[in-house]
Amino acid sequence: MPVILEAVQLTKQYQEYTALRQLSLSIDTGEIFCLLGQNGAGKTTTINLFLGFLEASEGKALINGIEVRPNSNATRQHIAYIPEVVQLYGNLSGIENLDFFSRLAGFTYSKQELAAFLQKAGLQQEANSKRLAAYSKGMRQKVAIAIALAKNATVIFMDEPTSGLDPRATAEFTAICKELAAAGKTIFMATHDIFNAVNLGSRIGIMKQGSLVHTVHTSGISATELQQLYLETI
Ligand SMILES: Nc1ncnc2c1ncn2[C@@H]1O[C@H](COP(=O)(O)OP(=O)(O)OP(=O)(O)O)[C@@H](O)[C@H]1O
Repeated sequence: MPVILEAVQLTKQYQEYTALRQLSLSIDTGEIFCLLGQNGAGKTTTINLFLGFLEASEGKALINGIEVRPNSNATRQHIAYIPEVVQLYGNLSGIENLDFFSRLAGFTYSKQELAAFLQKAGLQQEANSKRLAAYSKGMRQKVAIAIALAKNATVIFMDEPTSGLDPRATAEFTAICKELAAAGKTIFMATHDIFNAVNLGSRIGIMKQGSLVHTVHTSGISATELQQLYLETI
């Protein structure tokens, strides 16, 4: 599979403090890459550099071969971002939010098409027309996934997507991510959930104090072994 995400000696410095140090990493299309590490290890910084929210101090981030900065507008067309707390309009329904954010990204869909995106993202149909303010975290995430689908994003970045989800919502989320990857989407997520990372990810990176210390394929490792490696690393 072709490389879709690449970091080349990517570094983020805040005065004397190095939040991300010389990250070099390639991620193939269709991978689910999970980044683990303690609070402050540099996971969100990495995501923000790919999103173009931050400017690298050294090195570069590339999406589909295009350097993120100074081409953030071009690279943003390929990506979607699901933050830990999905910010949508509470007074609008799920389908209205989807319609609004799709149009903002330049896509206009019929009501049936919008409903199909929500269904693909796993939202129960009866929830489509309820106000967002009444949605659970898992339901909001599904709307965000539907927005990513409607934008036809090829890469979806997620920050701690399973924190605060109950086991059923986590299992639903995992199943949807696997379906997305099988359909050729690439997922890059920061997480503290070791078990889910093994269950969901194709590869896992472990960060410590701004450095990527390990990358492992999940096919060769159990959750217990990964936990052991994580505890030895951090
Ligand atoms: N604007 C800033 N100025 C100075 N330091 C910053 C700034 N933004 C982030 N940092 C520092 O960079 C480091 C990396 O932060 P980052 O948010 O990437 O960590 P993280 O691995 O995502 O942590 P968490 O698991 O808590 O989300 C932290 O020590 C943080 O305090």
